[in-house]
Amino acid sequence: MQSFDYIIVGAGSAGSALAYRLSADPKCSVLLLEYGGMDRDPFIHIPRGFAKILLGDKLIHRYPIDHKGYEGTNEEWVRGKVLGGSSSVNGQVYMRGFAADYDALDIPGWGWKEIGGAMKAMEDHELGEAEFRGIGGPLKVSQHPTPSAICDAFIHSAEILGAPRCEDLNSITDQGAGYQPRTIYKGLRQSAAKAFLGPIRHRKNLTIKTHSNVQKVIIEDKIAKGVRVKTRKGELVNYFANKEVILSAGTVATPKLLQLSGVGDEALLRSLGIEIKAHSPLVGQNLIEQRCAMPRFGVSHGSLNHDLRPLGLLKTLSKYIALRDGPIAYSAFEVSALIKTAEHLPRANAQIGFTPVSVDRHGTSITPDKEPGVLACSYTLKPKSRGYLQITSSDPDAPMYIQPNYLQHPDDQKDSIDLFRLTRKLFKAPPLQTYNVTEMSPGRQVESDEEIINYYLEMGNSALHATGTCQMGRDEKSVLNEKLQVRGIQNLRVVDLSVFPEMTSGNTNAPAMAIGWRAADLILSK
Ligand SMILES: Cc1cc2nc3c(=O)[nH]c(=O)nc-3n(C[C@H](O)[C@H](O)[C@H](O)COP(=O)(O)OP(=O)(O)OC[C@H]3O[C@@H](n4cnc5c(N)ncnc54)[C@H](O)[C@@H]3O)c2cc1C
Repeated sequence: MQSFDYIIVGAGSAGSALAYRLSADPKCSVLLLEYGGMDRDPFIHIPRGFAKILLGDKLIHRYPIDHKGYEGTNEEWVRGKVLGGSSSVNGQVYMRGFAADYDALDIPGWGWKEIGGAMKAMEDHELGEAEFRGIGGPLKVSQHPTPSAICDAFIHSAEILGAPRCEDLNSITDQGAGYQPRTIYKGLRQSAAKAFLGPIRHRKNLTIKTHSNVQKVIIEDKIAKGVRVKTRKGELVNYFANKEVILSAGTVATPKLLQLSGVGDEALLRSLGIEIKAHSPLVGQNLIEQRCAMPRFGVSHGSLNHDLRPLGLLKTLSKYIALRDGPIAYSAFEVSALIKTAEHLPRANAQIGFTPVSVDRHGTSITPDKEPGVLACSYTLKPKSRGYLQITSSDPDAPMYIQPNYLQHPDDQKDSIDLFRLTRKLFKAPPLQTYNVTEMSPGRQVESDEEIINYYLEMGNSALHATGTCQMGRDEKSVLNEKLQVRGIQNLRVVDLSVFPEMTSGNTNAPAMAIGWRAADLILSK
C-alpha cells in the first residue's frame, strides 16, 4: 500500500504551485498525479507553439459543450493535458486581475492583501519590484519585448477612448492600455511546470506520476482516504493519503471527480447509481465563462502575417532559433486594453487583446491570412450569466455535460454589444486609421443588436477562463469553506480555479497559480 501525506490530483497551474510549496518541508511527502505526460514536446516551450498544440489531441483534454441553438458549431472547451496543465498550452498572457476583484469576494483570507501577496511572492518580474510586483520568485514574467508602430497605434487609439497608456497593465486600478506582461522568458514559455516543478523535481519527498488518470476519491465514513488511479496500461491502483487529498484538476475535471466520488447533488448522483457521500448541490453549478468576439481587420502595412506564412516562416524560424526572438516568441496578444464600455463604471469591465496577425480561427489551419491583417479579441470581464456542468454516467471515461449559458443575462448582452461597437470605434480611431484599417470579418452584415449577439455566439469563442464550479464561501451551501475544505467530507480540499465564486478581471493563469500558492499557507497552518 503506497501512502503519502498529501496527494495532489492535477499538475496544472494551481497544482504545480501547491506542490512547490508543500514539498518545501522535507518532512512531508507529496504525491502529484497528472493525467497527461511530461512536458517534453518542443511546441510547449516555443511561445506561439500553442497554435499547433491546440490542433491536436496529445496534450489537450477536449470537452464538447452544449451550445444551445448553435449546435452546428460543434464547440468544445480545451484544457491542458500535460505537466503544467493549461499553463503549458495557454497564450501566456499574464494578468493578475484588479485588487478590487479579490476584496469584493469578501471571503476572509482571499482579499488582495493575501492574493496580491501570493502573486508578489511567486513572481520574478522583469520590471522589478513594486508594491504588488515581485522579484526573486520562481515564476519569470516579462513584458512584450518588441514595441512596434502598429501596436503603439492600438495603444494610442485606446488612449483616445479613455484607456491611458501604462507601463504595467497589471498596475492599473481604473482602465489602461499597454504592452502585454507574459509568462515568457528569453523566448521560452514559463509554464507552472517549468516555474514550480522544474527546480524541485529532485526533492526526495516529492513523487510525480504522469499518465495517472484519477477515477475517484476513496471516501470512507466521510473521510477522504486516497484516490483510485487508472494507469497508462489500464490498471487500477490506489494511493492513500495520511493527511489530505487535494483536487487541482481544474474547473471542469474537479467537479467531475467530486461527483464521481459521491459528492454532489443527491438526486443526480442517485439517478446515476453513485453512492452519496455528501449532498452538495452546488458542485458543478455557478459555471462562469466569458464569450469573446474576434473581429479581423485588413491593414495596409504593419501586419506580421507574411512572417508567419510558409515563405516568411522559414526566416522567422531561423531568427527564433538564433536569437529566441521574433513573432514566434510572442504571447497570444502583443498588447491589451482594459477598458470601460460605459463611463460611469468604477473600472474597466472589458478587455481587448490585439495582435498584428490575422487568422481565421474557425478553419483547421493556423496559417495567417494571405492579405496583411490584424486581430482583436474582445470580451467582457465579469459575466453575470451562469452555466453548469455534470457527469452523465458513473463511468469516469463518459463525456461530461457542459452548459455555459453564454450571454444569457441581459446585462451580459448589453455589455457585449457595447463592447463590440467600442472595438469597432477603436479601430476607426485616427492612430489606427493611418493603417487604412478595413473590417474583414464579420463586416457590414453585423450591425443590429441581434446580429451582434448572434455573431458572438456563432462566430465567437470561449475565453477559456471558466471559473466557479466548486465555489468557496462562508455560506453553508457553498461547496468549500474559506479554507477550501470540501464541506461534509474530512481531509479533502479543492485547490484550482474552480474555487472562486466570481471571475477575476482578465486572464486566469495568474489567479490559478496564486490560489495554489495561497492554499499552501492554509494547509500548512492547520
Ligand atoms: C488554450 C488556452 C489558452 C489560455 N490562455 C491563457 C492566457 O494567455 N493567459 C491566462 O492567464 N490564462 C489563459 N488560459 C487560462 C488558464 O491557463 C487557466 O485558467 C489555468 O491554467 C487554470 O489552472 P488550473 O490549475 O485551475 O487548471 P489546469 O491548469 O487546467 O490544470 C488541471 C490539471 O489537472 C489534470 N487533470 C484533469 N483531470 C485529471 C484526472 N482525472 N486525473 C489526473 N489529472 C487530471 C489536467 O491534465 C491538468 O494538467 C488559457 C487556457 C487555455 C486552455
